[in-house]
Amino acid sequence: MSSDSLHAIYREIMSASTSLQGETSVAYFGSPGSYTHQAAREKFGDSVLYYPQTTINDVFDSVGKGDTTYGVVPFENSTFGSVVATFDRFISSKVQIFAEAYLKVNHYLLSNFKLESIKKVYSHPQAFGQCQKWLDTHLKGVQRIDTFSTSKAAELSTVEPASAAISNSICADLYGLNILAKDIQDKKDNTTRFFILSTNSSRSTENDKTLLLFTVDHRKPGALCDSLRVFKDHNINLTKIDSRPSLQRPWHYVFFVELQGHKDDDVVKKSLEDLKEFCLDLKVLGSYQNQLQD
Ligand SMILES: O=C(O)C(=O)Cc1ccccc1
Repeated sequence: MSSDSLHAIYREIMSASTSLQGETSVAYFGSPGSYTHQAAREKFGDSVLYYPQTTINDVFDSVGKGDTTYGVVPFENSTFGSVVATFDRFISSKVQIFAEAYLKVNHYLLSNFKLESIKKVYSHPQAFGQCQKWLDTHLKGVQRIDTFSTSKAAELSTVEPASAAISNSICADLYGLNILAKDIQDKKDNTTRFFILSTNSSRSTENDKTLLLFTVDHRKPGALCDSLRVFKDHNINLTKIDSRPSLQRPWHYVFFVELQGHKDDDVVKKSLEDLKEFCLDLKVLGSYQNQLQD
């Protein structure tokens, strides 16, 4: 038996046993068939209750208000980069990251029309970003229309004349659309990282990561450098760094830093204490087991 099959059996046993202990509810971004729905199903299996949400903000709200136990949102893509709606919502939210999940994303062009007659293509901006070369080659000059999710794009293209959607094979079945082209993403190993949100983080394991955000005094030369040196001094490896406008005032940024380790590890606790000296606001967004193989 392949390791994928074993993993699927294990997931379903865990899913069924969790649901016996009480109802597990999961809010996810998009409508049924979205990539986030797929990531959620890979994590939680088929024995939990799923609640589709139109926006990423709605997923955060659902978890924050306690309407659902977990929420699933896209965080970043290996080809097109950060999902800014998720980053921005972390700035104001109190929810925690409980786990991460990676999903290989293969995009399909779906339509009930011939390729030559397509006048508009629907999809999520992330999907457009991941298929730019293919679209510029095969559908040059054709209008690209953003939708809330790729599954919403598939649904829309069933009713809009001369339209197509960038979506996936599950949505082709779900919405009765033909597959005009397979694997149209620019990078074959195109992968999206998702976060599973909850009101608390996971317990420490041997292999965790922690995401935090902080601001620094921009008027002070070397303020960001001083902040990051804390991790070097504690021999803590960083796995991601990004920034977003703080919205406090123009040209002022919030920095996102992901590090190897758990927020309850002594060395991480000590480094966060030291970091406070060099930054203005500091928020730990959660610790979760590293799901990357290498
Ligand atoms: O629109 C979707 O299906 C999503 O879940 C967001 C997304 C879009 C494209 C790639 C990965 C995730």
